[in-house]
Amino acid sequence: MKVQRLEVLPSLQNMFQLLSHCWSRLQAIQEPIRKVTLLVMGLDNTGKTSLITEIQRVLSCEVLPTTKPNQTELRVDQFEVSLVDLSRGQRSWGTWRNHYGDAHGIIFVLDSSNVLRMEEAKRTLGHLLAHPRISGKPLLLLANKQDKVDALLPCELIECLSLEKLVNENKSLCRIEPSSATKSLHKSQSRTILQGLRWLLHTIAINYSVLSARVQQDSLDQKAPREQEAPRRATRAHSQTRGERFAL
Ligand SMILES: Nc1nc2c(ncn2[C@@H]2O[C@H](COP(=O)(O)OP(=O)(O)OP(=O)(O)O)[C@@H](O)[C@H]2O)c(=O)[nH]1
Ligand SMILES: [Mg+2]
Repeated sequence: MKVQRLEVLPSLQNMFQLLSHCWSRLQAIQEPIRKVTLLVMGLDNTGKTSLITEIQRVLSCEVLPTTKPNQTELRVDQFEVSLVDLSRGQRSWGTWRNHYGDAHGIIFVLDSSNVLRMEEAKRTLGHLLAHPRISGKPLLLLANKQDKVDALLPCELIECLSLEKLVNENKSLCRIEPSSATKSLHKSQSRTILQGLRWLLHTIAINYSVLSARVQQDSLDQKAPREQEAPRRATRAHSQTRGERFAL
């Protein structure tokens, strides 16, 4: 009897494992592909573009073709992700603001070694999170340049930026991950970047239908003033021409 039970149990176990494996594969196939737009922001020179390149390198087989400049399309798990690289070099809040409505979430990149600009980063992050088209959307902070000797640790950055207060005020879910966008570094550095990215995507997924409806509405609202501006600009141009004609 005992021998028989010993033979039956492993085969039952195998069958159970096989069934649960099939079930999770089936679930993954059935899950819809979700389109997600993430804005990659931060002060200039913090490593935004380098981090996007690093993500592309690590997920090389998952990069999708794109025609838009400053935009990278990736397939991560069941998500089609657009990473929009918003360079602070453009030095224009207007340019940034034109993208807020499209975002499901934010990746904010910090240069952890630049203590002198931490106050500026705090102010920028504060303005960003308080914006009506951003407030409440999930935020991933990448504490970049951790390879530098003078880099602040994530726990020190939380203090410096008064992060807890900031995210609570704006009801944004937040996670901070250490990162380094230097290719020569150990694999564990890219692991934390991908870990953070996956957290952000799964946080978005939990609330996907609500967030998507908001993105749809915000994107429309964002375009509306520009469309209203167009006839006004045309009238201005027209009256200017008339003015010029009168002056002649
Ligand atoms: N040591 C170190 N250097 C980094 C790291 N990430 C980026 N850099 C360097 O920092 C500089 C700026 O990096 P970028 O990726 O161009 O920064 P950015 O935020 O895209 O800059 P803008 O587009 O001008 O806003 C480059 O010289 C990078 O090589 C990092 O993790 N560690
Ligand atoms: Mg850049």
